[in-house]
Amino acid sequence: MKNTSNYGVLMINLGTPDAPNAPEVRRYLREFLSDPRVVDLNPLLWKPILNLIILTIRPPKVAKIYQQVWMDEGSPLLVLSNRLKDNVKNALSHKHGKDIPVELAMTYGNPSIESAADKLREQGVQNIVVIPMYPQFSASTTAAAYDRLMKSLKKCPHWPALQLMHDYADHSLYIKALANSIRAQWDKQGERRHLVLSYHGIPKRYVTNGDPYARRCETTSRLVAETLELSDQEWTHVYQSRFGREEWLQPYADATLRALPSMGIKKINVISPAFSIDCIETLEEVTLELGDEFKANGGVAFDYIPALNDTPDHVALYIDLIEQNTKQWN
Ligand SMILES: C=CC1=C(C)c2cc3[nH]c(cc4nc(cc5[nH]c(cc1n2)c(C)c5CCC(=O)O)C(CCC(=O)O)=C4C)c(C)c3C=C
Ligand SMILES: [Fe+2]
Ligand SMILES: [Fe+2]
Repeated sequence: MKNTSNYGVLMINLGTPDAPNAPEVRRYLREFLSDPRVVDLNPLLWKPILNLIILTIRPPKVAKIYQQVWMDEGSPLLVLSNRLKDNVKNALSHKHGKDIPVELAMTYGNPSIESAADKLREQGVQNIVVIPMYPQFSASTTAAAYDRLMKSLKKCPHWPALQLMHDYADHSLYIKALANSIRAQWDKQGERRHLVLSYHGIPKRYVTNGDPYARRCETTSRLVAETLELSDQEWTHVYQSRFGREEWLQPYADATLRALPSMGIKKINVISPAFSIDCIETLEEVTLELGDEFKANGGVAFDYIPALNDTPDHVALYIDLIEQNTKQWN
């Protein structure tokens, strides 16, 4: 197929270490946790804590966790993001009968936003639709990706036209895709179970200061529950991945899962809708850590429902997001 497309697609995810060892994890965490969108503390206070404590203690511990989930081709976040990108590119190009450039970038680490933007430029792309792979907008993720994109274009003499997608927390195809994967899990296990929707947390202060993330997560949970016709007693909304000492969004996933069995809820399914792609936070923290805590406190059945990853429903959603955001270039 020849490239006659008048636009290209840039999909952006968070980023992940290049290898599951302490030096690479340290390099990744240094870049990620130095971004003021992620940790907004005064640098005079934060930099010594980051350099002397966090980047000393955390990398060897976290590297071991990456080793547990690492795939033959690399980090799950990168491998599975690439598979989704390839499927989106194939489906989009097939639909339009021409090659449509689609590139994947990571806000932190590789492939960098700069290198992906260069690749699009090399393919003659003048118009770029940018799709951050975060269903629920947060300044700590989506805006951070856009900061990096703007920085990468600083030296660019001929700016492309940009269409910046905001989020898709309430998109009908997203809700349908989540509902379908929950139903598929229920069919597989032969029973419906209490559904825990567990989102990556952020400091509560960010939301108090105006970040819409919590509201967007609540919207997703409500729409999934409505689609599956769940009563209020049949689902629970929680936040995981707490980092540091200050208060993060509540209810916390770990405390909630410890308490559920004593409330008579001993069999659960957990889905993590804020993660478009499975990664260390879902494959280890949810599946292993939270699963163990639930069972240690009287839970008898715990099954994680995978992220949408490279499934056909997810591809259909991304195609729709791209189509909605490129109407002006068709
Ligand atoms: C320190 C503050 C953090 C904020 C705020 C935060 C927001 C946030 N993150 C994601 C998605 C992912 N986070 C991942 C890993 C991860 N996140 C933090 C910290 C914050 N995240 C850390 C320190 C780490 C690294 C692991 C660790 O040391 O515990 C990942 C997975 C990356 C991977 O390689 O697998 C994702 C994805 C969202 C959606 C979000 C806010 C909405
Ligand atoms: Fe995170
Ligand atoms: Fe974590």
